[in-house]
Amino acid sequence: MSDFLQRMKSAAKADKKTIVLPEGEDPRTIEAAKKIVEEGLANLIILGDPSQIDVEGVTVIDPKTAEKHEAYAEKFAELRAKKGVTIEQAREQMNDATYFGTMMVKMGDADGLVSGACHSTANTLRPALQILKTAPGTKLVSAFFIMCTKTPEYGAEGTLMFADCGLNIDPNADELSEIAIASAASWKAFMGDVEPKVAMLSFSTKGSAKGEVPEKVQEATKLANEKAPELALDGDLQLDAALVQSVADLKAPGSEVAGHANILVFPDLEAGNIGYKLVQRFGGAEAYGPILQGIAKPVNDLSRGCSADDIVGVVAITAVQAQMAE
Ligand SMILES: CC(C)(COP(=O)(O)OP(=O)(O)OC[C@H]1O[C@@H](n2cnc3c(N)ncnc32)[C@H](O)[C@@H]1OP(=O)(O)O)[C@@H](O)C(=O)NCCC(=O)NCCS
Ligand SMILES: CC(=O)OP(=O)(O)O
Repeated sequence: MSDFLQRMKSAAKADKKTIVLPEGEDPRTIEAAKKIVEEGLANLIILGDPSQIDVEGVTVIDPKTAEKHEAYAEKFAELRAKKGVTIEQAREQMNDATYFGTMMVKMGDADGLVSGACHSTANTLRPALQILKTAPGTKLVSAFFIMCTKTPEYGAEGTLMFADCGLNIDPNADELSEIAIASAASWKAFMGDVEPKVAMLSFSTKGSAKGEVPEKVQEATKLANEKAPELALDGDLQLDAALVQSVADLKAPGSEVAGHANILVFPDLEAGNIGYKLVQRFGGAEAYGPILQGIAKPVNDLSRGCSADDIVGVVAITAVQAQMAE
């Protein structure tokens, strides 16, 4: 287990939060729940059919018959009234475990939610975006992975943040700059003393190749540098220039980020999602996420390819986010 995950688990244990897992029908979720209870990482609420869920030490709720079904439906209808949602539609929506679980977080009946082992990212995150909305002062929610790699020469002893690998499909330059700045703030929150160094990735280093993507990344770099001049952030950089000093010396001499990056900002979701899966599958990295940043309360996604241990990790991270939100 990586040092990062050990740290998250110790922090989660020290002040236990209540996390809702809406996917009670998923065997990996049940396996993860047993480990979480055993390790004392969180108080768990599992949504699903109580006759089918056998985990000691957790609360099981069936959204369809839940005591709070009507109260949540009323609140949801109120929140979405401007979108034309009726009380009948809201009641139907509360039969969906992801919507019900997100309402639990909204109403303070849970501190955070983790889902996505058997639901797509869109279906996992849409309720959070609709119900919880962005955190104060934030205009864009985005998603990162914490990658605990087997290459200690990169990032913080092998730990890096990759963004956006989950949510924003084709961010424009301004959105990309927001993703970069939010990622640096998340890095500081999770990694403490290690200074964030943000690489704005492309297939070009400092204009070495032409095209819409490098131009977008260059513009995003300029905007991010204007918005957060104190931040070590550089682009456009190719992956090798971002990570490897000898390549950085050749391609981006004088850059304070090149050769030392610990946050990789991808130009779009295609690159980000493929990139994190390459590092996870070929490199054997632990991949925790997609973790949301900029959302009002902690809700995090999983890949449908996740393991039970990945779910345990994301629950520990979510619990730590809930502590930070206090
Ligand atoms: C998540 C996603 C479904 C949201 O888009 P959508 O379903 O089309 O929903 P909408 O665009 O109608 O957005 C729903 C709400 O979320 C808000 N929203 C959407 N994206 C947002 C973002 N990045 N930040 C903040 N708010 C956002 C919208 O403003 C809207 O709010 P409203 O309903 O109160 O007006 C979409 O961004 C998506 O599909 N992303 C890719 C996910 C994916 O497939 N990832 C690959 C695997 S990880
Ligand atoms: C994060 C991600 O890629 O999710 P999924 O594998 O479920 O599409």
